[in-house]
Amino acid sequence: MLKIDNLHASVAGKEILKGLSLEVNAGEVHAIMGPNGAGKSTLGNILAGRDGYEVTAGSITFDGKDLLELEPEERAAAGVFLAFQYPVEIPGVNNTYFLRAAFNAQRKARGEEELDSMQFLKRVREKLAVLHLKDELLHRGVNEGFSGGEKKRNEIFQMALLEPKLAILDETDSGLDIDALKAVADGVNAQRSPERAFLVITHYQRLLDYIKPDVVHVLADGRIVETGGPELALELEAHGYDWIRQRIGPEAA
Ligand SMILES: Nc1ncnc2c1ncn2[C@@H]1O[C@H](COP(=O)(O)OP(=O)(O)OP(=O)(O)O)[C@@H](O)[C@H]1O
Repeated sequence: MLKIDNLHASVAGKEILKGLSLEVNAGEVHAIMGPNGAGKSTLGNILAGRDGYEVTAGSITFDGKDLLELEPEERAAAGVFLAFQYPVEIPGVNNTYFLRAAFNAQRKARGEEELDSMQFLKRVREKLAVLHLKDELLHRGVNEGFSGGEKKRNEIFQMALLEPKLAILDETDSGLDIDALKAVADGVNAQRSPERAFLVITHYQRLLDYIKPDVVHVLADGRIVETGGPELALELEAHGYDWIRQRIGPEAA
């Protein structure tokens, strides 16, 4: 589904990704771990098409298409979703209205019929139940005055509504209390399917107790330096990144 080959990318003239390669098949959950500043968010942002990143070499193929050729909204319509590390507030824009506009824009781009407010509300109710999101949050401005955990749940709620093919979660677990962590994990697990893939960026093995990854990667200094199964996350938790540096050489991590 997703093939990233030798990706090099810069932000503000500084090279951040330095030959990153990664392949994700439909139905798989891949966790990406790595030290601060390694380029994890940069990777997520580049996949979603966020401004300010310059790809200087390499390629990204998604569902057979050249992803880098697509505008951010075309990527979204093709099924790419990014849950932000720091969800933005859009004061004055009603959350439900925003979600329906995003949902229908994607349907329209795919040549599907748009849902009216009643049909959309029915869908909202189904998804709300899974995430245990308070009804009241639907009627406020997008993320306006939401607590950190409510913002993260709202991101997963958006994901559940949009039903992307590739969902990228950028530290969705940071700042969550244990109930919110479980609710977010339930939301993700409910979405797992043979047609859908997840890239889960996290610092904590704890999340991976609830969302069981098929593959764990370590991203360090702009490249994937180690790939393994769920046991790799446990080893990182036990030994830290120095352990990886010793294994792969100090210049690489
Ligand atoms: N707009 C920017 N201008 C300058 N440098 C930037 C910009 N955005 C990102 N960077 C730099 O790129 C590097 C990688 O950042 P990125 O956010 O991708 O790391 P990360 O692996 O997600 O880190 P963390 O675990 O701390 O979230 C960092 O050194 C960061 O300071």
